[in-house]
Amino acid sequence: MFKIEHVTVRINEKFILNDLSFTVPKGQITVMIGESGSGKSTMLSAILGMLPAQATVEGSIFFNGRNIVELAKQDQSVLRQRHFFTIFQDAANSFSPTQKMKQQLYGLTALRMGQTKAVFLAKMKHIVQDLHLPADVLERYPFELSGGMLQRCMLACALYLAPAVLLADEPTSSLDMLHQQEFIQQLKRLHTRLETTVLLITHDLDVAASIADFILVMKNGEIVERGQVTEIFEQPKHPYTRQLVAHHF
Ligand SMILES: Nc1ncnc2c1ncn2[C@@H]1O[C@H](COP(=O)(O)OP(=O)(O)OP(=O)(O)O)[C@@H](O)[C@H]1O
Repeated sequence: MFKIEHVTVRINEKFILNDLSFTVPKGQITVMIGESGSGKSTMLSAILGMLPAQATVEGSIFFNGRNIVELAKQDQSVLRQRHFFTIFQDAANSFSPTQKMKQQLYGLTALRMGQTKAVFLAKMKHIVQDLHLPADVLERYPFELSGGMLQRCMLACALYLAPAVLLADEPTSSLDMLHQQEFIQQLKRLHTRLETTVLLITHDLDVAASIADFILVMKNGEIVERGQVTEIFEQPKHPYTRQLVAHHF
């Protein structure tokens, strides 16, 4: 589904990603782990076309056989809107404080699909119920919801859109342990139900261990190790992975 080939990103002549190649297989959950500053978010930004203007990108990012990097900006954004959905670290920043959730979730989902508000409300009511969100969530403003509820609102959008690809950048790091586990369970359910391909970034090894099919270990802009969960946690090969895993247990 996703094939990253020899991607190098430089910002102000500094190497941020150095010759990265990996595959995100269709329908699987691939998790990228690594310390802060290792380049995980930069990789996601490269996929999303959200790198800062001064960044230079080399290499290819194939999605369903098309190299996104070579497409015109307009075609890139159409492709991303149609097939990708992204959940960022702090959902509070993803929503406007001045609009009710129903307007915002409508804008993120049904409006993109050219659907009416009536269609949106009928479908979204079931989804918010399924995610155990408050019955009146659509009538509330973001400040009336907890961080965990706001992240579940992002999951509600993903359930509505059923994207081919779900990208998530530290989606649990602003949540307490209880809400973290709840979010991961909901994400797993979404993945099983929609068979969505997931690329998730986290520095939390518990999160990685509980959800990943495949793990990529990043350090200093490079992938130093990759493997199944059991390989990474039970037989880490690279000294950095060994260090990460040792600190985890
Ligand atoms: N706009 C920018 N200008 C200059 N340097 C940047 C910019 N964005 C990121 N970097 C640098 O790129 C490197 C990788 O950052 P990135 O945010 O991708 O790492 P990360 O692994 O996602 O870390 P974190 O978990 O803290 O978000 C860091 O050294 C960071 O300082």
